Amino acid sequence: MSLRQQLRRELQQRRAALSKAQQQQAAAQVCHRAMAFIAEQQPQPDQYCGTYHSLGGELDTSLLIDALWQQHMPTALPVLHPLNPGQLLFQHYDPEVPMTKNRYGIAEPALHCGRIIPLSRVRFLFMPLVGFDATGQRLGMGGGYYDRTLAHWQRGDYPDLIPIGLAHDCQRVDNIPAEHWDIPLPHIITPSKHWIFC
Ligand SMILES: Nc1nc2c(c(=O)[nH]1)N(C=O)[C@@H](CNc1ccc(C(=O)N[C@@H](CCC(=O)O)C(=O)O)cc1)CN2
Ligand SMILES: Nc1ncnc2c1ncn2[C@@H]1O[C@H](COP(=O)(O)OP(=O)(O)OP(=O)(O)O)[C@@H](O)[C@H]1O
Repeated sequence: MSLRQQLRRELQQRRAALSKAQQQQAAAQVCHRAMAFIAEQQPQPDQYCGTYHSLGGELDTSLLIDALWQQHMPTALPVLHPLNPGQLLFQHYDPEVPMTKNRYGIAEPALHCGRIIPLSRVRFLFMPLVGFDATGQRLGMGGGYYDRTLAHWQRGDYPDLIPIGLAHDCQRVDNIPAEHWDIPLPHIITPSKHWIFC
């Protein structure tokens, strides 16, 4: 097993050991910090917030999604690209949108071309992570999906986009062995802190 895979396992176990009450408290604190950051940035009313549907011990985004909807912030979720393996599409998400499960068992909006939201319309992109380090380097589930999305952002294709990792405090480690494709996140929000790396 590679060092990254070993670290992924260890951090997933750490996250899974959190109690339901700890998970709920963490989700509420992160939601509060994230909404405060959004308000501070003063997005345009038509700018989207990309988020994710939590899986396993990932920082639960259901409170955040409710808060975004309450604030009438247009919201999008990732959809695995049906033609380009490893790429994500982002699709409009509201309570009426028909949902399906992707190959990993994660709920995603059923593919609908008219509801695809280009990243140029997304202001905040909240992303899950398994681990992060002192420089904002991120370790994900190992599919490279968000790495590819971040590569477009780093090239400057989406100047308004702010990528933000969401995590539990126990997901922080001193150093993630980075690969050449890894792109550090400019923001990571945990229950105890908003980390800024830019
Ligand atoms: N909630 C959530 N949604 C997300 C992601 C995520 O990490 N979390 N993704 C972020 O990219 C994308 C899906 N990526 C995923 C990549 C791998 C696995 C997975 O289950 N992997 C296997 C190990 C595979 C292997 O060994 O190579 C596993 O963990 O058991 C799941 C999702 C898009 N949506
Ligand atoms: N920009 C990219 N272009 C093409 N392939 C990439 C890119 N970024 C990562 N990959 C590929 O994706 C695979 C998985 O990468 P990695 O282990 O870093 O995923 P991850 O960051 O843990 O997962 P995710 O981003 O989906 O949460 C690697 O084999 C890598 O070659």
